[in-house]
Amino acid sequence: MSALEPGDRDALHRVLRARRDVRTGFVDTPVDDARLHRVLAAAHTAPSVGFSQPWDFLVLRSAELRAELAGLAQEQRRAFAASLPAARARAFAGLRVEAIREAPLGIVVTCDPTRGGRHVLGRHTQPRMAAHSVAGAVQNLWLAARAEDLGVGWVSFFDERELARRLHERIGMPEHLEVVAYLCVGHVDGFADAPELETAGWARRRPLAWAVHDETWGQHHVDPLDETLAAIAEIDPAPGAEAAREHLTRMTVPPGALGGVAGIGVRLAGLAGTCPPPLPEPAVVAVFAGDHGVHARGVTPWPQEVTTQMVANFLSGGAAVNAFAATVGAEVQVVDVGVAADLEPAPGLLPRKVRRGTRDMTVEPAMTDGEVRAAVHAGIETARDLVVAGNRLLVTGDMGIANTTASAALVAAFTGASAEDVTGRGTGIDDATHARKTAVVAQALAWHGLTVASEGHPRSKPAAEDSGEGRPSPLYPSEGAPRSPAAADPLRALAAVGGLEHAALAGFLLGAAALRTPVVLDGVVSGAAALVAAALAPTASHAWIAGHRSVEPAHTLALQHLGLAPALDLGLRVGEGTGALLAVPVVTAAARALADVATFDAAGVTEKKTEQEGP
Ligand SMILES: O=C(O)c1ccc[n+]([C@@H]2O[C@H](COP(=O)([O-])O)[C@@H](O)[C@H]2O)c1
Ligand SMILES: Cc1cc2nc[nH]c2cc1C
Repeated sequence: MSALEPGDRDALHRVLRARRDVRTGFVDTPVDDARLHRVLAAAHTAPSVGFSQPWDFLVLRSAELRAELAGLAQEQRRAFAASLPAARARAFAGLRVEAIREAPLGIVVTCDPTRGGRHVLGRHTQPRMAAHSVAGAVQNLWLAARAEDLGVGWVSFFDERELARRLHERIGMPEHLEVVAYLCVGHVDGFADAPELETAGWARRRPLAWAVHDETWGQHHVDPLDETLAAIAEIDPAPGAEAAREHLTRMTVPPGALGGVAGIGVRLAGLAGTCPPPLPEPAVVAVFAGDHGVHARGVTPWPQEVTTQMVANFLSGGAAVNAFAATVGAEVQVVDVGVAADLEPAPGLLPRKVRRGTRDMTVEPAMTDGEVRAAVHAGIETARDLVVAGNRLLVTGDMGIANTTASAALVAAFTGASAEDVTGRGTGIDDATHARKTAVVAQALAWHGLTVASEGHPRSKPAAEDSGEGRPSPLYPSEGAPRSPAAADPLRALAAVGGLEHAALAGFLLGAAALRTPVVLDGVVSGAAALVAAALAPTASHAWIAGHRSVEPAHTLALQHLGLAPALDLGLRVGEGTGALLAVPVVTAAARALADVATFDAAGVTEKKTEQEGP
C-alpha cells in the first residue's frame, strides 16, 4: 500500500493553488529530459474509462512546425474577435490566448476512441468518457509541470479537425485520433498569483457555494435570495458618492453643468465605493421573456405566439434590441423564464424556463410561491453569470405579450395608484381594449386584496425624484402612512399579479446590486420589477440607473416612487431593453468624465469669482 506522508495534503493543495494557465513569460531555457519524463509519467498515471488509457503525447520541438500551428490559432483568434460586441472586442485585443511560438515545447495530447476495442468498460455507454479521461491526464500533466516549475498553457483557439488534419499531413498523426489539447510548455519567468484572465478583468472566479447543490438542485448552503439581500445590506454608498461630489466641484465644468450625468457618476462611485468608478463596460442586455395567462382576457391585440416569434428574432439578430445593442457595443442575452412554447437551444439563449406562461391573475395567483422563488433565483443567477463573465454594466430587457397588464397591476399594488392611473396602451391598443384592460387590472387588484385604501390616492407619497446627485429618496417616505399590502409582502404581490419575467428581473436587479454592478433599467416592465426588488431591499436602488422613461403611465409612477430620474425621454414603448441600451453611452460618459476631465488646478483654468467680488 502506498501510504501518504505528513505534509502531503498541504503540499498537494499548494500545488493546486499555484497552478496557472500560462500565456506570457515563457523563457528560452531548454526543458531537460528527466523533467519532461516525470511530467509525462504523471499524466500517464491518470484515471481512465475502463482503464483504456486512450491518450498519446506528441512532443513538438520544431520551431517551424510550431509557427505553422500558431498561424492556425491566429486565424481563429481573428474570427473570434470579429464575432464580439465592440467593448468585449476592445478588452479581447489586449489578451494573450497562446504562446505557441514562445514556449519551447508543444505537447499535443490525443485521444484514441478505438483503443481497447469494442468492450471497454463504461465507454460503451458513454463514448465521451474517452476524451474526458484524456482531460484528466492533461490535468495531471499540468500539476506535475507546476511542481517542476514549468509553465503550461492549454490552447483551444484551434478548429480541432483542422489541427488534426494538419498534424496528419505534417507528422503522420493517424486520422482516427482526436486532439484533446495543445499545450505550450516551458520554463517561465514567474507564476502569477491569480489567473491571467481574472487579472485582466475578463472573467471572475465563482464562489464555491454557488456551485454546490445540497440534495436538491438549487438548494445551496445559503439561499441565493437571502445571500443576495444580506450582501445588499452591506452597501454604503456614502463614501464613494461623497468623493465623487467633491471631485465634481473641482472638475473644469461650471458647477452643476453636468446635470443628470453628474448624478449618474455619483451613483456609480457610490456603488463602487471609489472615485473615479470603474468604467462600466463591457455591457450586456438580458432580455427576460415570458407569457401571461391574463392574455386570455383580451388585453392586447397581439397573439401570444408573438413572444416566441420575437425571441427567435432576437436570437437571429433582427430585432430593435439587436440594432441598438450593436450601436452601443453591447451583447444580447435572451433568458427564457416563462415562454409558453418550447424553444430550441440557440447561442445567446439561456434556457431557464420556470413554467410555460403564468395563470390568469384575475381568477387566481399568476404564480405559486415556488414559481416566484424559482424565477427570482433564475434572475439572480443570470446576474451572477453575466458579472462573472466579465460584464461591468448590466442592462434590463423584456419580452412578453400582455406584460404591460401585469406591469400596471404591480405598479398599482406597490404605489397605491388606481387601475385608471396605471393602465396604458402597451403595444398600441384601441379605446375598447384599453377600457377592458383597465377593468382587468382593477379586477385583479381587487381579487388579490391589493387595491388602494383611499380611492385614487397613493397611500404613500411618491418619493421625490432623484436630485440628480445620486441620492435616491426613501421608498416609502411618508412615515406612519400605512404600507401597501404589496410592500408588506412583495413576493406575494409578485406571485399574485406579476409575470415570470418580472420575478426574474427583480432577482436580476438584486443580484447585480449584491455584486456592486450597475444596472440600466428599461421601461415599464423593469420599473415594475424594480418596485418589487426595492420593497425587498431598498438600498439595492443605489445600483440602478433609469435608462429612459417610457410612455406607459405606470412607468412614470414607478420611477417617481423609486426616486429615479430617467436619463432619456424619447417617447419609446418598445421594451426589449431598447431605451436602456440608448442610455449606455450616457452612463459610460458619466464614469469617464470623473476619470478624465481635468480639475481647475491641473488644467490651470481660473475658477469663477465669488459673487461678492464683482466684475
Ligand atoms: O418598455 C415599455 O415601457 C413597453 C411599453 C409598451 C410595450 N412594451 C412591450 O410590448 C409587449 C407588451 O405589450 P402588451 O400590449 O402586449 O401588454 C412586451 O413585449 C413589452 O416589452 C414595452
Ligand atoms: C412586434 C412586437 C415587438 C416587441 N418587442 C417587445 N414587445 C413587442 C411586441 C410586439 C408585438
